[in-house]
This record gives sequence, C-alpha cells and structure tokens, in this order.
Amino acid sequence: MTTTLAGGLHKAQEAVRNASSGSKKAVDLERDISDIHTKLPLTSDHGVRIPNTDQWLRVIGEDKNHSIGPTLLEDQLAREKIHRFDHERIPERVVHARGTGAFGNFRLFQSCEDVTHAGILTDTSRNTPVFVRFSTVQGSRGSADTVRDVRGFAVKFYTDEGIWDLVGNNIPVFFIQDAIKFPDMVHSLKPEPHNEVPQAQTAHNNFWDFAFLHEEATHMFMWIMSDRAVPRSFRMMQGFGVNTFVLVNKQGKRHFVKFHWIPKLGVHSLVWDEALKLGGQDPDFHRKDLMEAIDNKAYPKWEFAIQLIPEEKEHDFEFDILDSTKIWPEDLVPLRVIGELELNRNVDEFFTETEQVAFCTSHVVPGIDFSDDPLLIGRNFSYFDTQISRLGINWEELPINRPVCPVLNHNRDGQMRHRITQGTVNYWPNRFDAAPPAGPNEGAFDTLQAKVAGVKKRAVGEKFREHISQAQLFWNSMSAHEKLHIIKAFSFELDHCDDPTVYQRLAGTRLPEIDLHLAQKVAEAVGAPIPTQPLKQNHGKRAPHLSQDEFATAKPTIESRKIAIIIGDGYDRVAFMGMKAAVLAAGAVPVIIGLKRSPIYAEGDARGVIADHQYDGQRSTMFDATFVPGGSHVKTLIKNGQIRHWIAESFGHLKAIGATGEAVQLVETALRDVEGLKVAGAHESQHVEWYGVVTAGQQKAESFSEGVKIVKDAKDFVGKFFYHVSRHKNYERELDGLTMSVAF
Ligand code: HEM
Repeated sequence: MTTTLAGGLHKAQEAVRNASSGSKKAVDLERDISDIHTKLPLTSDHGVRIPNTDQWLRVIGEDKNHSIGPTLLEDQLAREKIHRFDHERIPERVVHARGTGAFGNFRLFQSCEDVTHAGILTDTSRNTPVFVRFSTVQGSRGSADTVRDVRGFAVKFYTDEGIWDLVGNNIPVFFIQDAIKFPDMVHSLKPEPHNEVPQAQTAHNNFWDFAFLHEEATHMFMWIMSDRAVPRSFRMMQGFGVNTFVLVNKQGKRHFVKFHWIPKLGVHSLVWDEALKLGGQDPDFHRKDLMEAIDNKAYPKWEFAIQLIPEEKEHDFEFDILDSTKIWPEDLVPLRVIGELELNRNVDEFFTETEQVAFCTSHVVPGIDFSDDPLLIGRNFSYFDTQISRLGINWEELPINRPVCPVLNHNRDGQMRHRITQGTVNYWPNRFDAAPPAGPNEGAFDTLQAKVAGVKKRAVGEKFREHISQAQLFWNSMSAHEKLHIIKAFSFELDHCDDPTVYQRLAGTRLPEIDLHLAQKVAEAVGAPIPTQPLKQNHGKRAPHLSQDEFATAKPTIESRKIAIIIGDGYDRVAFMGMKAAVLAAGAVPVIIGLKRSPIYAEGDARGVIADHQYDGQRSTMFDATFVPGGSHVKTLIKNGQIRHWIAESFGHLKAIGATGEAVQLVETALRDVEGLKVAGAHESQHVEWYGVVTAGQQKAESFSEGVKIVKDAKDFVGKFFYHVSRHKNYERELDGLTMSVAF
C-alpha cells in the first residue's frame, strides 16, 4: 500500500490540487508553483541552460592517461550549485521543531453572531482554507514522532479578513502561567546543557527539578504523564487553543472564549512500550500516518467547539479564567460545537510549505481579541520575533504565510522583500490619501475601549496561586487503566533521574498532594521514601471529557486503521481474500505481510500474491491489529520466532488479534504463557473471543461478508474481530495482569 502510494504520489497530488482548485489558498499558491516533471532543460538560478551538472570544469592532461589536472574555481555553474547547497539549512524552530502539516478546509455550521462579528465565526456559507501543522515540542527536527511529549496543533485560517492563527496544543493547559518563565521551562525540558542529552524527552533531572520547583506545572505534568502524550495518530487527538481569548459582537459585548478541536475518530493512544519501539522502528510514524490517510482519502476531521464566559462572570469561578494552567471544566462551562475542520491535501514540498509556515498568536481577525492572560500576551510578542530570526522580516510574504485577501500598507524593504508596491509615497498621511486607515464601516480590527487601573508590579492575581486542585480533578477523572499508565509513566521518567533530590522530592512531596496511592506506587518504584499521609486532601471531584474513554465514536468504526494480514506459502485463500475484502469495505487498510515479497501461493492455487511487505521489514508496532488466516503455511509461521514474537507483542500492546483454522495454533503457541488463554478448536466454526483475541476454526467463504456489522455482540467472526479493532486497545488484558506473562 505504502509503496504504491509513494509511486503515485505526484499524480495523486496533481489530481487533488485540481479537485481543490476552488480553494482560495490553492489558487493563491498556484502562481509560485513550478513542476520538476515538465520536460524543460535544466537551468542555473539565473535562467541560463546548463549542459552538465556532473563534472566540475577542470584541466585534463593531454597525455595518454588524460590525467586529472587542477579543478577550476572559474566554473560559475559548479560554484552556484555548491553555494546553494551550503546555505540550504535555516534555523529550526526553538521549540516544536519536529512537525508535519497538511491543507484543508474549515466549515462553520452555526453562526456565532450572538458573541462575535468575526466573518469566519458568523458566515455559515464560507469554506475557509486552512493549513495545519502538528508537532512535538522538545525534540529537534530529526527526532522521533512517538516520544512522550505535548503535540502542537497549529491552525492557520486563510480568512477573507486576513490570517487567523490558532496556535494550540493537544493538551488544554500549560506548564507555566507567565511567559517570562518560558525560556527557563524550555531550557529545562530540552537536552541538558553540558552534554546535549537526552533528545526529545522529559525523562531527566533538569525537567523534573523544574517541575517540582514550579508548583504551577503540576496540572500540566499530570497530562504529559497520561496517555495524551503518546497519541496513536495526529488524527486521533484533541486540540485546544489553551489560552483564553475574547470574542466581541457587533454591539461591543465581550465574551471570554476557549477553543477546542474534537477528532471524529475518537481519542486514542499508543501504549508506552509501543511508542518507545516505534521511536527506532519507524521514527516518522505520525508523519506517514497523516500523509497516507490523506492520500487514501480517509480525510481526518475534527469538530470545532467553543466555551464561553460572559465578561461579567469573569470572577465567578474558583480558578482564574485567565490562568492557562487551568481548564474550564465542561460541567461548569459547556462546549458549543460550531464547525468542522477537514484535512484533505498533502503538501507539494515540505520545506516551502511545512517548514516555512510560521504561526503567530497575535494574528487574529476582527471579532476575535486577546484577554489579559499573561502567557498569551508574552506569546504575542515571542512568535513574531522568532519568525524574524528563523525566516527573516518578510516572513509574512512567503507563499504559505501570505493571506488570501489584499495586503496594502506602508511597511517597506528588509531582506528578501518580494512585493513591489507602485506609487510615490510610503508613509501616512500623504497628499494622495494613498492606503488610508480603514474607516468605521470598513471591517477594521478595532480594539475595544476598556478602562485599566492598578498598581504596576511584578506579581500575579490571588487565584493564580492555587495549583493542585485541577491536578486532583484530572487524576480523579481517569479510568483504571489511565491511572495505571500515569503511575508507570512517572516511574519511567523518575527512574531516568539519577539525582535523589529530584526523584525523592517529586514522589515524596508533590505527588502526595495529588493522590496518596499514586505517590506511594511511584515512590516504591523509583526508590523514594514511601509517603504515608496525603499532603493535601483530595476533593474527590471529577470532570467530563478528561478521560479519553469518553471520546468513543457514536458507532464503532475501524475506518483508516491498518490491519496486518500475515501469510506464507500454503495460506487459506478463502479466509485471506474474505478478510482483505471485508477490511477494505470497512474503510480500513489491509497490509499483506508475507514471509517474502516474491509471489506467495495459497493451497491448491497457482496465482501468486505479492505481499506489501516481508515480515522482517516491518514490526507489529506499525499496525493496529493482526489477522492470520489458516492453511498449511502455519507450520512455517509457527517455527519462526519473529512471527511468534509479532503475535505476543500485539498481545502485549493490547491489540486485536484474529486467527482462523490452523492459525489458531500459532496464537496458542505464541501466547502459551498466558494463563487462562481461550481459543477456538481447529474445527469449531463458532468463534471464540477472549480479551480481544478472536479465533475460529475453519471458516466458509460466506462467513466473510463485506457488509460486516461492527457491534459488541457480533455473532460472526469478522464482526467480532472488527469490534475489537474499533476499541483500539484491550485494556482489560493489562488490568487483569495478562500482559505481564508474555515476553514482548
Ligand atoms: C499556551 C501555551 C503555548 C502553546 C499552546 C504553544 C504552542 C505552540 C505551537 C503549536 C508551536 C508550533 C507552531 C508550528 O507548528 O510552527 C509553537 C512554537 C513556538 N512557541 Fe509556543 N506555545 C505556547 C507557549 C509559548 C510561550 C509562552 C512562548 C514564548 C513566550 C512560546 C514560543 C514559541 C516559539 C518561539 C515557537 C517557535 C515558532 C517558530 O519558530 O515557528 N510558546 N508553540
């Protein structure tokens, strides 16, 4: 599948570009696009045709050996090639350096004119083009996708009134309350200064030192120790604007607002061992996942929702609504779902689009404004500033960054200025009235007048000083397996800290403020003195939509999941073909894993199948589930330790496993150490389901219907198997201690 996609990528992109030619941004970009596949000859950057790009101009001896003489610096064509190469790199982003992006559209379902006059939030007839970049925070550009980290979720809306950048994360809160702490925070989580170790992870002394010394980071570090920090896919995670913004309506009334993205596919995560392995086995896992889904037309979608608090209710809450270490619990401030985002086009070129895209929180459009959230105000300064050193002062002119509406002003010059502005004046006011400020009814961004009074000092508001309550709320809202993962995550992270001050303080002093059981378990694992008393009373409250379990899709679906089907010579063709067809019909992706990639023959069948991959080139970690059809190939599969490991590892990673006929024996052998394992008898046609392991004896062709009903109590083998794939993970396996007995 992947190989075919790569081959046809250029054509596919061409087709999609044609199809989306209605998008204002696609049209805007057209004028800067050139195509390497045109048959035009090679030229230099100044347009002169070049006859040879393989040999530098040099002196060749006239002797019989044509011996090589001096290489000549006068070769301007060779010099240009080398010069261009020498300067290919630009500074990577200081944070969020590793990322990937895609184009799409935003549609509004429900006008919000009661609270804003922003065109994008009031005009339901619009189809606004967007570019979205997902990222990790800590790692450098070449780091792995699946590290434990916050994920950036930055959306550039190309609206009719200018660019709106909603630069959010997949976690709704942040480490710090005040932007002045950002450099300290980033220094502490990046590799340590003396040895540049470790890459892309918080599992080191400095981060946990910082986290302890900043009690305000407590709520956030609970989130990053949770499954939220190891998403299965960018397509299966939430997004949050995090900061508090303001909406302003035509009457000048203000509402505080928080923005949310809710994925249509549910919220799913990897298990930690899987994430660790993928870091080496497939460092581009998330990047490829997004690209392949879009190429396969499984366009990822998110609902867009807002939470609103009228200005006069600002102080009605226990927490300060401008504090970005706090959520607005949804039972107190409900979500209003107003629109939908779809990503439907991959980039043509990574550097000019994904790398050069530059977001800036201060890019808002009329009708959307800033609150006094102190983190937001600092961000508004920082992003513009950092783009200047990364891309230059004219960064907003780059094709990916420029708006689709007219831009006209008296800003001029600077390095790499592209725009040529005609006319004899470049200042205001001028005698021609050229480029005047917008009049009262011309849709300008007009800051609402407000009275500001107070004492100038370096301080925070009273409610900004409470840091534990929402950390408790988060912990209390977790399901059993989520709590287990948090305990394990702390144990892993603090195990990597070798300074006892760091792990003892965290486990012995901070965690008991959240929950005693959590603190005790972690302290025991990492060798800190085990606390015996909670250091703060847990209030026992919970809030909706903090647990990922609450994001199940309305109907179970396996859409876009990757299902490995393992075969060797002698596989059961009926089960193989039936499963492949059913997977495709359900909108998922079957990936044939062969013992080789040359033709593989079914029993009694002369037509060979070419597998997508041979098993040694792939790992179970790269798939959501595995199916093995019966047949005499099982005799070979069973002898292969890597295949047995594949099954055991899938079990350990809580994935659905399906097997029919003789393949049931493979499952039995691979999982022989699991107590109580239940599988179907070889000739039993009725399937047996046990902790997401679905097995059946010989299946007839008619058992593999394409109209599979994916329901919990499915009577057929395929329906039951797909139901378990749709659940994504079988957490009961882990909670009942079964995964512990398998080597993976
Ligand atoms: C609410 C808290 C924050 C969130 C949600 C957030 C989110 C993000 C995201 C998503 C990106 C990557 C944008 C991209 O894909 O190109 C980013 C980059 C960046 N952020 Fe933040 N950030 C936060 C706080 C801050 C603060 C407080 C500062 C500085 C005071 C800051 C400075 C930066 C910088 C300098 C970059 C690199 C931008 C570039 O080079 O393109 N961020 N942030």
